[in-house]
Amino acid sequence: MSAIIIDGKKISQDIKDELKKEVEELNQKNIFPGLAVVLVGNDPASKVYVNNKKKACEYIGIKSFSYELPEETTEEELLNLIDVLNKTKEVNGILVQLPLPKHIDENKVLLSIDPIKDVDCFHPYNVGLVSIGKTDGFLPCTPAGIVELIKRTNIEIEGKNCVVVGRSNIVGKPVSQLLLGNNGTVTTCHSRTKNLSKVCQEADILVAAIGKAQFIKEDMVKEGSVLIDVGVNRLEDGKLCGDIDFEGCKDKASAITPVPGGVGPMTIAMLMKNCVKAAVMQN
Ligand SMILES: Nc1nc(=O)c2c([nH]1)NC[C@@H]1CN(c3ccc(C(=O)N[C@@H](CCC(=O)O)C(=O)O)cc3)C=[N+]21
Repeated sequence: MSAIIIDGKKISQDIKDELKKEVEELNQKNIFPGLAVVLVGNDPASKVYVNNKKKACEYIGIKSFSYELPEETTEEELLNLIDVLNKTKEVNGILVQLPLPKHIDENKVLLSIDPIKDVDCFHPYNVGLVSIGKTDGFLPCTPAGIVELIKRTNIEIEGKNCVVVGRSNIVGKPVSQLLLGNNGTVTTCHSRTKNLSKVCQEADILVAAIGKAQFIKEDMVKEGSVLIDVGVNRLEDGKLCGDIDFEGCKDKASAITPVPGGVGPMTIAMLMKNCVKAAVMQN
């Protein structure tokens, strides 16, 4: 059996087209969504992502305001900029690209973003809303993108054994919450999990967010399972590769996301969705 390759590029394009229409309608009502993207330092990967976000904004008709600050920017300077953006009416969403340079306290920065402009859904207030099951506000972008990929492929989450490998605040924890909210039976694994292979073998839906290239091998996955790959690992030859051994697993799974072209583009589409939502909420 060969798995369905879940086409994140196509599905994210569908979402962007839906949003483009919605923005045209909002424009008629004099609502013009705007996103501020703040990048500190020179991380080349971050620059690629930030550029992809700007392109998506342009396509949908969201105005993007870009702030590229030098590596030496102080925490105070960054907090001052966020304070200004919090008060700027044309800015509906604020995104501070992570990771930040080591001398800046990431938590302090994320707490300073007005929750109503927190399109990443990283502020504890919004994280809390998601965890109590309120899903009509901002949703965390990568986790929401994963759920959307599963739903638009007509795969049921309810009652399924969902295993998430990784417990980061950006992916592992919030995707566990969203799967639980969709009535999945969720196990969140991490580096201290015992018998990880065995736990993964029980998964009907496996989400790999580990950060290690091709960590999940064929012998770790169940026949007919759904495999979602959140990994973005840059190999020495410059190629992008996921946390799942795609070639090894694709004939055992019933559906699998590729890297690139899977979860990554969905993250951006869901960010755009949050921006449009932000503009609606603020008007
Ligand atoms: N505040 C903040 N919000 C984020 O959402 C955020 C962040 N910081 N820091 C870094 C991670 C990573 N991330 C990705 C977004 C798009 C792709 C993406 O478009 N990937 C393409 C390939 C892009 C390429 O070729 O490099 C794909 O998988 O097809 C990947 C990764 C967002 N992040």
